Amino acid sequence: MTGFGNHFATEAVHGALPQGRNSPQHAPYGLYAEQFSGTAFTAPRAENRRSWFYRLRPAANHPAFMPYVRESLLRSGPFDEAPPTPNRLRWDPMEIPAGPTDFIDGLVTLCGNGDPSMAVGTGIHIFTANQSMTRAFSNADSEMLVVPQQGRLRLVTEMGVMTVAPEQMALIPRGLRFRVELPDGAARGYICENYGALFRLPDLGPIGANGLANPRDFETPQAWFEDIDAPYELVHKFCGGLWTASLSHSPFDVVAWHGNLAPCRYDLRRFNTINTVSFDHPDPSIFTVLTSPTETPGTANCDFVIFPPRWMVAEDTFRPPWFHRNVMSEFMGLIGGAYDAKAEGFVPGGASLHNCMAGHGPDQATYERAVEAELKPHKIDNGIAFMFESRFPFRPSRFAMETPLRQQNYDACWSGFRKAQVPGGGSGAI
Ligand SMILES: O=C(O)Cc1cc(O)ccc1O
Ligand SMILES: [Fe+2]
Repeated sequence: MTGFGNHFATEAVHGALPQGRNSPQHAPYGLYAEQFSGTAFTAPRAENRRSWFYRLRPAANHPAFMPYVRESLLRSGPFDEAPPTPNRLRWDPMEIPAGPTDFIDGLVTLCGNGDPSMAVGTGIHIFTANQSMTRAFSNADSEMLVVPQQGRLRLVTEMGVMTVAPEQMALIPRGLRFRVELPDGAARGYICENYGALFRLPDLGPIGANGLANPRDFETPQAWFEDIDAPYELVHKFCGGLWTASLSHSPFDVVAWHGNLAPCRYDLRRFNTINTVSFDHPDPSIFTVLTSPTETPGTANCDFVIFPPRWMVAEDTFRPPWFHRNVMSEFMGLIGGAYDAKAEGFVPGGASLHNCMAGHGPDQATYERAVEAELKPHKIDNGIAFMFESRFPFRPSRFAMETPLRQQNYDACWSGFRKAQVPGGGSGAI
């Protein structure tokens, strides 16, 4: 079913979806009606998101959660285990683990900001996995933006099943139970846990009614369920902690649902990239796929920005990303190919972090190439990079600082620039 945030209605069994009301005295087939909300009941109508499930048993039907006791590199806000650093950081890709690892146990936090219990900020993670989950996960702390980089993910959720491949993304609502299967045997990718306001399509302003990510290209699965009466583990994340409970049955027992809060998938290759046809390099906000706003207009909790294939035609312009110091903080990943600001060192599956006011931009090799380049139309047709950009500085995890994957010589890519020569030298005296 297509359309971002649309009101959908879907049933896996004919007649399972009540008509005309949400909670009739007797739901069809004795199904249990259950509301699942993504915004406060009283959120303005234009922002209000909720769905109604019709399921074999209520989600409430589970014993108490117990602490999930397992070594884990998953971290949550307030991200205070390592000092925040003004330094520019870059990481090589994480290998797929040698031992059996599913999506839950393969989550590793690189950085984050804010605090899930305050509904502010994000958690930025890498996942690597080589085993399909045979249990379920739910996350009360955030919705999850999943960006696979290697290997497809088959996401089995309470609301239906969708397969997400590299160069696509998925958005899983806060609290939705899901399991991740690996059709290709292994997978790696990036996750943005969004503790803040729900991701939405950005306003288009003078661009007009069309462009960037078009709403109709977001796809939501139809209702699907399994009827399994056997013990089923549910791992639940709440205020940064992991908990576990054993259900007597599969939680994927929603036979029908309707509403406007649902998982979706988007193919990043559908992005209608808009850019200059005259001169200068526009701000990267022109590439925003989704934004999680804050109360301050235009100042996001998190923007999801991509750098897709596109034509470069700007005249008399330094075409790669310029040198800059940004008040917002920038975490970047690379899904494939190469990124136009970095000649080397930023590789698929790797990551970089340029926090608030960190000087960054093209590395020296990119700079030299760009000032020499003949400015004929040129297609950047080399994979997709992306950025999670936030108004809140990203605080690294201890793992992120201590892992040998962190490149110790990253600063050197900006160290060798020749000094500009101005006429008369510059005595300093006025
Ligand atoms: O730093 C980066 O590579 C991301 C980025 C890209 C761009 O085209 C302009 C600004 C910016 O921060
Ligand atoms: Fe930047």
